[in-house]
Amino acid sequence: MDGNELDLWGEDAGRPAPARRVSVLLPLPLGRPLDYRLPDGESAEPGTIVLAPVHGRMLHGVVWDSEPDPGFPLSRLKTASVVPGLPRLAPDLRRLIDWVAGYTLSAPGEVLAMAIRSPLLAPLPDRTVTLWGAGPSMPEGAQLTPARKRVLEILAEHETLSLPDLVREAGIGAGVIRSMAERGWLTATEGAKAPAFAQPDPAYQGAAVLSGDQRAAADALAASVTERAFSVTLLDGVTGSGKTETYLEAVAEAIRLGRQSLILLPEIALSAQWLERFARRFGVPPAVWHSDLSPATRRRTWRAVADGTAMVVVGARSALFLPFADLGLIIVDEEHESAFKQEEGVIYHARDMAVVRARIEALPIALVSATPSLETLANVEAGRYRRLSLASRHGGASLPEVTAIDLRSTPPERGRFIAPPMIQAITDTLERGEQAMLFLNRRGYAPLTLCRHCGHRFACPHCTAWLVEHRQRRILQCHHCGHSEGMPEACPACDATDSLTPVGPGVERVTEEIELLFPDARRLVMASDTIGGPEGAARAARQITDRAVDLIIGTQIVAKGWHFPHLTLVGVIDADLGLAGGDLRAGERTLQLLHQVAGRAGRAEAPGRVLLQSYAPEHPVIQALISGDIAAFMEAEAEGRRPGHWPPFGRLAALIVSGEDMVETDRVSAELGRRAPHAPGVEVLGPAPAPLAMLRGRHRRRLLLRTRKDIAVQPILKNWLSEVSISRNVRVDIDVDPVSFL
Ligand SMILES: Nc1ncnc2c1ncn2[C@@H]1O[C@H](COP(=O)(O)OP(=O)(O)OP(=O)(O)O)[C@@H](O)[C@H]1O
Ligand SMILES: [Zn+2]
Repeated sequence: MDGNELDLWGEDAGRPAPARRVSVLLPLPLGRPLDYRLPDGESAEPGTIVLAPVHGRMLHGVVWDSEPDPGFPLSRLKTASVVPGLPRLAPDLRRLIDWVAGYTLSAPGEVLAMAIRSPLLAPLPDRTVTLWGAGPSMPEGAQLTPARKRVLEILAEHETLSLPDLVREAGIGAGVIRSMAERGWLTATEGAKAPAFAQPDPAYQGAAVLSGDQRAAADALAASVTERAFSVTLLDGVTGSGKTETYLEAVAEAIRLGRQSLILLPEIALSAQWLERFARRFGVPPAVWHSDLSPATRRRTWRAVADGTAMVVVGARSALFLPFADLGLIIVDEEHESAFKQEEGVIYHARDMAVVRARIEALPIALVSATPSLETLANVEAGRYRRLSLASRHGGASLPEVTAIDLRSTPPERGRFIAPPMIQAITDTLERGEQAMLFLNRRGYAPLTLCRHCGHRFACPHCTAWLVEHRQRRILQCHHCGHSEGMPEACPACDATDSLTPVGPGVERVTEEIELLFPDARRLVMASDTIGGPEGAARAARQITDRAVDLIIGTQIVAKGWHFPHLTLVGVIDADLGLAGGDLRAGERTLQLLHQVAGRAGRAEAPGRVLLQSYAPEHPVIQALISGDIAAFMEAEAEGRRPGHWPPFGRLAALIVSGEDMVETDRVSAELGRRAPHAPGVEVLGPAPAPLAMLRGRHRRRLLLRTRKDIAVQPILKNWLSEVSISRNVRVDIDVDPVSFL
């Protein structure tokens, strides 16, 4: 009798079986966990991280809660081994992963991949690390092996890395690095000790003296932290009313109780000022989590979150899946932001899934915004969410006065984009020694290039999109797939020279105009592609606060949360930009964005002014911005959506069918159309070509499922998809609660 049979016998006898047989969820798009056996003498509870062989490689996976199949012979199972020294994934986090998978109709393993990635789990380097950087004596024209070349490329990206990180990133042996070091092509230096996460001090002197409104809201939030129960609070209030100061008091309460806090921000890489503010309040910076972190920092942070030494984590949406040891509070700042929606891979909304995490873990969560989403307002209305409001700006600052410039009656000069009243307002502002900001939500120089001679337009070869000129870099670029080509001298269609004309403005072009109009003003351009990452953004913010800049020209990154005391004029170059197109939320989103940009003006003593250039100033969105009556606009918006069961009064799910082969793509989408579900309260729109009918070389078709609020979309979708044969070269992406309709 071999050992395996003994084990089977043991299990059959109903004794408490040692968990020799485990069900392991792997970070792969598989339908379910796979069964493994553990080596003799090892056992593992659910949540344990193991290394398991899959298709010839070793992957980290997690022992899952599902029952392994007892009928499968133990001897034929592959062996997984427990990785010592790693934290276990808590039951609540496992439930969240399953829940998100179920809701978004993704494979649980794909969701798991957002929570554990092998590099996170590698051993932590010694506290003192040796860093490797490119050396001084790399000979010109040296013959490089691919491995050596790879090492240099990686060092060019990171400057310095520890040996284990370098080995892992380059996928080469340590010997390659040593031999390069012997030749002097690499240098090793003693790095700093990996710093521990310092404890934020809730009693640090940086606490603001809160106003009455702020105090009441802060106390109410702090009370829900003490309560340790699930609750959702909307914290709203005009821009500059001190929402951040207020929720930091709830964070302080969590710290006092020794519990961790998670704060989700839409663009953590740009939140230098937020981090400074946190440090002023608590004496130390928080732990941060976003995609720009170095592998070593990532790993250290992940571990510190798991062992509870990182008390406060501020992060982008992916921070939602961190393995907190004892989470006590979640904050979602700028909750209305569509950046919380992940549009690729697992398509999920981090705000909504944060509410799910709070419910699973019985935690309070606060959704914070000056312009809450209609979804959140509907939940307040229905009594599911509590609302705390801050009515006025802090310290007696008034809200900026908003007016429209009607471009029909006062247009800019031919070929220009800044209208005379705007020029006048900038002039006045600069004369008073104050700062002005021009906002245009478009990167680059011009969104379209046209040949004046033959009418040729430059389009992306892979997408249904025009190429955007980036004049400084002398390229034409697709903002959807990244394709770029050099700016040609002549028209590729008719060979005419000097005939290529930019159509419409981007920030670069507005900046050029500003240079002509205000040659003496000190200018600063802020766009996501030119700002230079988190450090660049921090530098820019400091320059503005230090008054080293007079005029700021920026895309939507200037709208986010900044507090610039000397900025008194905000000019919107094209207030109509977001309103075109049939998007369900075009109006709501434009209002939120422009209100947020407008809110940057006049936040300190000097009053602020906002000018909106528009061809349709009578539009309800522009009117709401002028009157400041956002609530009335949102009510009208709600009334518009209610009768047709549009969200939040009904449910939507989009199917995006895509493939390189157009005929196959059309066949699958037509088949989906024919098999569309029929039932009362269920409706299918489409198939129709997506607005981006071609993206990265793939043809795209869309179908939209709309149901009454009381009908869940997931079972309908599952059923529907199971009836259609989907060829292997066609993909169907499911987007539950779509935010983008491209
Ligand atoms: N009670 C207070 N005491 C001192 N300063 C305060 C107080 N409340 C707010 N402030 C200051 O007022 C400014 C605006 O506050 P805060 O950024 O918290 O507002 P907000 O509502 O989050 O703004 P927005 O929505 O526009 O980003 C900040 O500089 C903040 O430090
Ligand atoms: Zn493209």
